[in-house]
Amino acid sequence: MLDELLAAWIARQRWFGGKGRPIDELSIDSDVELTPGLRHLIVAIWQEGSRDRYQVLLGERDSIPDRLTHALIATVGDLYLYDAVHDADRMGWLLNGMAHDETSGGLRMRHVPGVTIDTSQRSLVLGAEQSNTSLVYGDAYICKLFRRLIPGINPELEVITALAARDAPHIAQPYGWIETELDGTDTTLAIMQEFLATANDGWDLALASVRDLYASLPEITAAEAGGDFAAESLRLGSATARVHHELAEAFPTDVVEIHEIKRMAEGFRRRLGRAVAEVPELRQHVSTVEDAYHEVELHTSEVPVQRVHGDYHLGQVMRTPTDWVVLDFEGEPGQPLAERKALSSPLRDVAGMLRSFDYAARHLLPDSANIRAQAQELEPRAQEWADRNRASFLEGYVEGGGVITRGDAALLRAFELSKAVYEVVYEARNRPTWIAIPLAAFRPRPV
Ligand SMILES: Nc1ncnc2c1ncn2[C@@H]1O[C@H](COP(=O)(O)OP(=O)(O)O)[C@@H](O)[C@H]1O
Ligand SMILES: O=P(O)(O)O[C@H]1O[C@H](CO)[C@@H](O[C@H]2O[C@H](CO)[C@@H](O)[C@H](O)[C@H]2O)[C@H](O)[C@H]1O
Repeated sequence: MLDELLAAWIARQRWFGGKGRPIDELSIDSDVELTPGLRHLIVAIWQEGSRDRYQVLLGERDSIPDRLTHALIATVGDLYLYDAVHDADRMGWLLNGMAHDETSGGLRMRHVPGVTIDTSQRSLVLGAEQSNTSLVYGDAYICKLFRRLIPGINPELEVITALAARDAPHIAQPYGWIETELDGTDTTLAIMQEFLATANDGWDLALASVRDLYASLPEITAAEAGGDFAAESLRLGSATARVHHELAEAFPTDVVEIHEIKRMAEGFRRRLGRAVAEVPELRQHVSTVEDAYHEVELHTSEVPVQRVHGDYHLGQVMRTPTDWVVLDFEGEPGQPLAERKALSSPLRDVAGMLRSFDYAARHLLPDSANIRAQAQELEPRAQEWADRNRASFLEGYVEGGGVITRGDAALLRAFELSKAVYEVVYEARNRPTWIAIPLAAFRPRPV
């Protein structure tokens, strides 16, 4: 009975990765009481023969206060069962657990050695559209609870701990984490970091700039518009290069030899094949993408590889009063852990951010009925904004010590198109009205 109610509830959650496919079966693999009124569940969801596991923090109360009715999952007998992430009283227990390195019901709550955790901070769920759930404690900490569980230490924890140990700039300090054993492997359930209370999300800042350009007179260029973003893009490029440098110092690096480059192209193709099978709109662009992948095979020098961010976009960077900070080093949600930790060319992140400038420039075109009427008129402005900020970002990247050679053009383009292929699938599953944005990446480019 609880299984069915949970399945119906999970299917509606933003963080549920299996949207668009029916849930065939849900089973509760683990259900432990952490403290009275708070249970930790690991549920397995079967869809089309494959299984994904998710964690749920289940609150139990005899009566439900108004502030929690929106989080109600089910009533079973006299008990109200609800999504406990919305309950600051219950979530305070987790903070306390991390502060005191407690273990309960197989969950190990830990803090980074040397930091002191202020347990008086009350939590709120961050409203952002996310693949996970983040709790903000006061304005001190942000604790990301991973929803879909993959056995192993989360790459984000690994990366920020290693970079913080090097005093690397451009990251948010780690404070703590929660882990358990899944399939006999230590598995990260949550990561707590410094909350950047005075910072702004890169995506929001970029959109403000695009809106400003849209609203300005037609004769005003992107460079002249009041909200020009190019100086920020330049700075972001430099910060990105520095983060890549720190990652290369903190983790092993390697090179892909020329004779192995074909395998990189094959990796791109496998992803394309899977995407076309899922999203038919991609079929008409296959030859454009294939051509770009073929160019990669003609690469004439070895390709340096290292740990990278892996899912780099404007929503993963925040502007503090003094500089850019990079968040969320966990790779693309939904990919196998080995792939998310695999060494890759830093150009992959560069390409991710270039795509994001395209997204920011275009997303207002199809999204608002009001603006859609003017879409044709605004399209050149969108292009101008994207071109200007993409160029600034690349300039900043090179100024900051990042390496992009002339011979890298084909690889960079292939990474961009591969990201666009991923995005088409992502949008088809999560935000179908946005699918035109990544599809625009396959249009012929001016020569
Ligand atoms: N350390 C932080 N300080 C302030 N806000 C943050 C911090 N980390 C994340 N955020 C906010 O949460 C949003 C989503 O965070 P992110 O780590 O990218 O989660 P997800 O992987 O679920 O997308 C970010 O876009 C940002 O607005
Ligand atoms: O931030 P997440 O780790 O959840 O990343 C996923 O969701 C992102 C959207 O929130 C998605 O990013 C795409 O949309 C962004 C605008 O919302 C845009 O800036 C990015 O360039 C675009 O890729 C990301 O791909 C996905 O993995």
